Amino acid sequence: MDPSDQKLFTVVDFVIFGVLLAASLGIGLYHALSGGRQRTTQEFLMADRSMKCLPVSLSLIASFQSAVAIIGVPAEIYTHGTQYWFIGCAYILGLLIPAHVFIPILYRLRLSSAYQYLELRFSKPVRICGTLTFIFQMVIYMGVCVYTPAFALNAVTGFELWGTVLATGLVCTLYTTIGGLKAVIWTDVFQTLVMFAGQLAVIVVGVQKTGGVSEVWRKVWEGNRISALDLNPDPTERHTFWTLGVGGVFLMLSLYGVNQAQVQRYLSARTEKDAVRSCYMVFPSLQLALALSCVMGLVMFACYCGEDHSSKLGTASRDAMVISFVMDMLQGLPGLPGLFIACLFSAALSTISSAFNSLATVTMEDLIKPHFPAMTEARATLLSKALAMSYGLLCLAMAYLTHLMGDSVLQVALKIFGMVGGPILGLFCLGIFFPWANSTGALAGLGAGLAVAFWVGIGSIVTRSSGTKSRAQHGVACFPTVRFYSLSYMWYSAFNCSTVILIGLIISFLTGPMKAEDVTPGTVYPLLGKLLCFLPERHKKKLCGVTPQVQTVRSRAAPRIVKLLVFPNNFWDSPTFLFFTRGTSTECILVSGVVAFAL
Ligand SMILES: O=C(O)CCCC[C@@H]1SC[C@@H]2NC(=O)N[C@@H]21
Ligand code: NA
Repeated sequence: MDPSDQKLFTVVDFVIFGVLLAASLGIGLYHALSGGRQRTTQEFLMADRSMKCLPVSLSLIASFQSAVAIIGVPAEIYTHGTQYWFIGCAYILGLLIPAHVFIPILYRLRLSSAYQYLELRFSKPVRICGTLTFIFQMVIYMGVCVYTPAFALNAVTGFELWGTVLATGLVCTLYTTIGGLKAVIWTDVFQTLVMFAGQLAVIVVGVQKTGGVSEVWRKVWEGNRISALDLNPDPTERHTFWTLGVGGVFLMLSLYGVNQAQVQRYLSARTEKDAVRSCYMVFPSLQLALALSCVMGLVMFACYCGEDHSSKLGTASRDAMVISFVMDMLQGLPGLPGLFIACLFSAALSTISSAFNSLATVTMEDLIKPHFPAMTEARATLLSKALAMSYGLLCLAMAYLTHLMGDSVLQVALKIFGMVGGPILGLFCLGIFFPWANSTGALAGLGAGLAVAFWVGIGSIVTRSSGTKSRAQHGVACFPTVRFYSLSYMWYSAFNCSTVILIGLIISFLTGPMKAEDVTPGTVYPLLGKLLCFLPERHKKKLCGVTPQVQTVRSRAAPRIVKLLVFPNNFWDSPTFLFFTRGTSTECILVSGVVAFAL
C-alpha cells in the first residue's frame, strides 16, 4: 500500500492527535499552576505523597505499557501464536510479592528514591551503583520507546520520522518539566484510557471487516495460532509456560517491585494501604492490556492469514506490519486512524514521562543532594526540572541508537529489562531476604550479575540465538557456549537475579557475614516467620519468640531441638531472627505459596 495513493489521514485524524498532545500539555500546565505550583521537590518528585490508589494504579500500568507492547505484542502473536499470553500467569506473583514484600519495606522507610534503601541496608557505594545501573537501563529503554512509534508510522504512512520523534520528545519533556509527578500520573491516567480505546477500536473494526468473531476464530484456529500450554522444560525454548510464567515473575518483580518509576508511584500514595491497593488494582488492567494486544494480533492474523508482507516493509517488518494492518482496517473511517495514532503516542508518552521523572528523581536524590545538603528547596526543584529536560534531550539521542538494533522491539525491551533490571532485582532481594549479606557481597554480586548478563545478552545477539528453536537453523555447531547463549531471553531476569544473590552470598560469607545487630531495622523481610507460619501460635511464639519491634531485642530461649539444628546461639536472640518472625497470616500464606511453587 503506497501511502501517497490514498488519503490516510483526514483533518479529523490530525485534530484527534492534536487533542492528545494538547490535553497532555494542559494537564501539565494545570499542575504547574495549581497546588503548590511545583515549588518543592516533595511536590515535583513525590506529588506531595497525596495520590489516591486509582490514578496510581492506572499510572503504574502506563509506565511499562508503551508503543512497544501496542505494536510488539500483536506482531508476536501474529508470528508465533498466543504462547506469549501465558505471561499473564506471571502477573499474579509478579504483583502479589511487590504488594506484600517490597511496598511495605520501601514505604515504611519513607524513601524518595528506591536506591536509598541500598544505602540503609548496605552502604553508599552500593546505592550509587544501583542508581547508575537504573539510569543506564531507563535511558536505553526510553530510546526504544520514543523510536518505536515514530519508526512504525514512518514505515507505513510516510510520517516524518525525526519530526515525530522530536514532537513526542518535546511535548513530553515540557509537561514533565513543568508539572512534575502529579502531571505525569494524571497524564498517564488519560493516556491509558486513550490506549485502551485505540486498541479496542482496531479490534472491533478488524473483527467486523474479517467477517465476525466466529470467522476470526476459525481462521486463527486453522492457522494454529492458538498455542496450547507448552510445558517443555528446555530453557532455550523461546516461549514456554516456564519461560513466561516463571521467568516472567522475575521480569515483573524487576519492574513492579524495585524499578524507581513504579516505586515512586507507590511512595506517592497517601497511605501504605493505598499503595498496596493500587498494586492489586494493576492486575485486572494489566490483564486487559495484555488481552487487547493479543486479540489484536489474532485479528491481524485472521485478516492476513499469515501472508508475508516483509517484501513491502523491510527488516523489522512484523512491527511495521501492525501499523499497516491498522491503517488497512481504519482507512475511510474518519477519526479512527487519528485515534490509533493517539493511542500509540499515549503509550509512548506515558512511558517516557515516567522515565524522565524517575531519572530526574534518582539523579537528584541519589547523586546530587547527598553532596549538596545545604542546597535550598527552590534551587533543588529548579535543578530537578533541568534534569528532566536534559534526560528528554538525551532520550532523543538514544532513539537513534535504537535505529541500529534491528530486533523486534518487544524482544529488545524485554532483553533490556532482563539484562539490567534482573541484576538490580537481585541486589534488592539479596538485601531484603538475606540479612547476612554485606555491602562487599552486594557490590560483587551486582558486578557479577551485570557481567554475566551482558556476556549472555551480547553473546546471543552475536550468535543470533536468544531462545531459538534449534541451533541448526543458524548452522552453528552445538557447542555448550552456544547453548549457553541460546538461553531464552525470558530467563534473563531470573538468571541474572540468581547470579547476583549467589555471588553476593558467597562473597558476604567469605568477607564475614553481616552481624544481625548491624542490620538497619526495617530493611529485611521476616522470611522465616512466614515460612513457619503454619505452626500453631504457641509453637511459633516458642520457636520465634514474641514478635517485638526489631529495635528492642528480648532474649528468647529457642527450644533446644531447633537450637541444635540450625543456628548458633546468639542468632536466636538477634534482632534479625526476631524481626524475621514478625508477620501476618496473609503474608505467611503468600510466602509458603511461593516456596511451595518454587519447590
Ligand atoms: O511495553 C513496553 O514498553 C515493554 C514491553 C512489556 C514490558 C513488560 S511485559 C510484562 C509487563 N506487562 C506489561 O504490559 N508491561 C510489562
Ligand atoms: Na506507556
